[in-house]
Amino acid sequence: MTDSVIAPEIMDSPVSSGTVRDYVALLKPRVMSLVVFSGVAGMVVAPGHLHPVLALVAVLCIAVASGAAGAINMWYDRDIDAMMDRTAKRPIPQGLVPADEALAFGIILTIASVALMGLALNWVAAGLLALASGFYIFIYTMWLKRRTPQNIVIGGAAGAFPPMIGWAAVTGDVSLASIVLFALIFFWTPPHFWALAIFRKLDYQHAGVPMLPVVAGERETKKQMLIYTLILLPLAISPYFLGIGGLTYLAGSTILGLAFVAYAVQVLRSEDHKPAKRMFAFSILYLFLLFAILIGEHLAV
Ligand code: HEM
Ligand SMILES: CC(C)=CCC/C(C)=C/CC/C(C)=C/COP(=O)(O)OP(=O)(O)O
Repeated sequence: MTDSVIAPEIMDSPVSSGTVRDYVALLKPRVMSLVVFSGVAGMVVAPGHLHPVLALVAVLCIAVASGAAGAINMWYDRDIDAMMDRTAKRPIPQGLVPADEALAFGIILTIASVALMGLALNWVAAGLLALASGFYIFIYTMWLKRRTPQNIVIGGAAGAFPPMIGWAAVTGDVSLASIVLFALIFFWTPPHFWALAIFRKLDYQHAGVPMLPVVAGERETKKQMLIYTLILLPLAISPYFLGIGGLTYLAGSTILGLAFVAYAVQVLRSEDHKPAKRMFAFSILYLFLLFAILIGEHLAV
């Protein structure tokens, strides 16, 4: 899609109300699914027990807050989303949802989910949920994304909160184990995102977003990705030593971690973008499987 197709007056004026499908798209549902899964992992491994209805409410709050932050991100980024092939078909650049409606939708859902978490669960979990939203919206989207190639390293903390939020929903506190789960996603995010940024480099270049492959080049990005996967390897194994993962987790996290490092080596060695595409897909599978093993072990006991 070219820039000329998107009429600026459509992007900003409330000419139409979108369909349910358009509003669902504003919530970035596929990203939300893994955010929710990691939140569930935090809830399942935390010591203690929640009434199933309260557990469901906590999951709902994480899902809605994550989606709402996505909607506000799409409101703020509507100009650059319109310029990139990957994001040009989103509801705001397409004129399907007026920008101010998307903003209102995001704000209302954010307030509702944080308030519900506080009232139904506890205010530590609600505070962390608000912090995650604030990090994604203000620190990542509004401050860092367009200014520095370290945007996703620092801003990536937003996406690392969900297991900590899930843990806090159960226990009402923050502990070493929940900090380790936070750190795990924090160090996973750069290889996850830079793999995509390598094969979407032209998009970012076109939109003027200073992602690492655009600013420092692909070679430097690939080196950094390898460094992060090497840090992630022992970090992902450490839940075993903290007693929240069992022997299956020890074996699984080691194999998955070595595979992630092998993907990073392949990406570093290659000149074309295919290995980066494969690594991006694997990054999602990696995190999903890691948390699936943790959850599985706890439910099996
Ligand atoms: C600052 C941190 C992060 C950045 C910059 C980032 C960036 C991205 C981007 C640009 C995409 C492509 C989305 C699309 O094509 O619509 C993506 C996909 C995805 N991300 Fe992330 N991500 C981050 C953190 C996370 C976190 C924390 C999770 C979950 C725990 C996550 C889960 C996913 C999933 C599941 C997809 C695949 C969506 C699909 O199938 O289209 N991401 N990410
Ligand atoms: C409240 C809560 C639990 C928050 C979770 C926050 C969250 C969903 C973090 C993930 C960050 C993410 C998907 C960034 C996408 O980058 P981008 O926005 O630059 O991607 P885009 O180009 O696809 O819009």
